[in-house]
Amino acid sequence: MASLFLANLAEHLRTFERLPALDAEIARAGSLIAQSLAADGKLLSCGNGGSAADAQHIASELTGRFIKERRPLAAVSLTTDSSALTCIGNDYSFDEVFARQVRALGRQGDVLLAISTSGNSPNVRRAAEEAQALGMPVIGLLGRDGGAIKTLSDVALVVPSDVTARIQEAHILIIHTLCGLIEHELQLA
Ligand SMILES: O=C(CO)[C@@H](O)[C@H](O)[C@H](O)[C@H](O)COP(=O)(O)O
Ligand SMILES: [Zn+2]
Repeated sequence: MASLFLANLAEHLRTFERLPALDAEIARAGSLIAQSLAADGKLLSCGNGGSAADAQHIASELTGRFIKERRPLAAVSLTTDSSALTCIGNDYSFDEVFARQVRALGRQGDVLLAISTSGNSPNVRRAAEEAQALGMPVIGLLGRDGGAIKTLSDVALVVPSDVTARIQEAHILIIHTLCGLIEHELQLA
């Protein structure tokens, strides 16, 4: 049997070879977040499963640190409060777990990072709808054809792959790039 690792690596490299096409949109997303943070806005992030981990990852890079020594930056992942998630999921619906937190915490000028490899998770889509209603720009970190969330995104970063794991691997590269762009743009050394 051929090595699973070598097969995954080949698929990963094929996906990553196509990422240069996203360069300009990644730069736009980085500027959008940096401008919001510079104006006392904040980043809200959300996603399911591996993308929940990614939503937490970017929030921690900003509140904690990425590369530079600088002031903490305002970022909240909507995936971490188990009491809020279970209350909203139980009393309303799982589709509302992020949207209701966006309504509670989001303000005009904040940015929502909506992460979904299919682009179609209903709870992430609902969060994007609420953000739009509040006048918050939406950055969609997506995969496949971008799904319904693509049409709700001010900047849609759609990784050209149909494989969830490969899309997630590209998402992490994009998240680290966004952190670098934000630190550079804010010049908070
Ligand atoms: O990490 C993985 C698969 O690699 C899973 O946990 C995956 O994130 C979950 O199935 C998610 O529910 C998929 O949601 P989405 O990316 O389509 O929005
Ligand atoms: Zn995963």
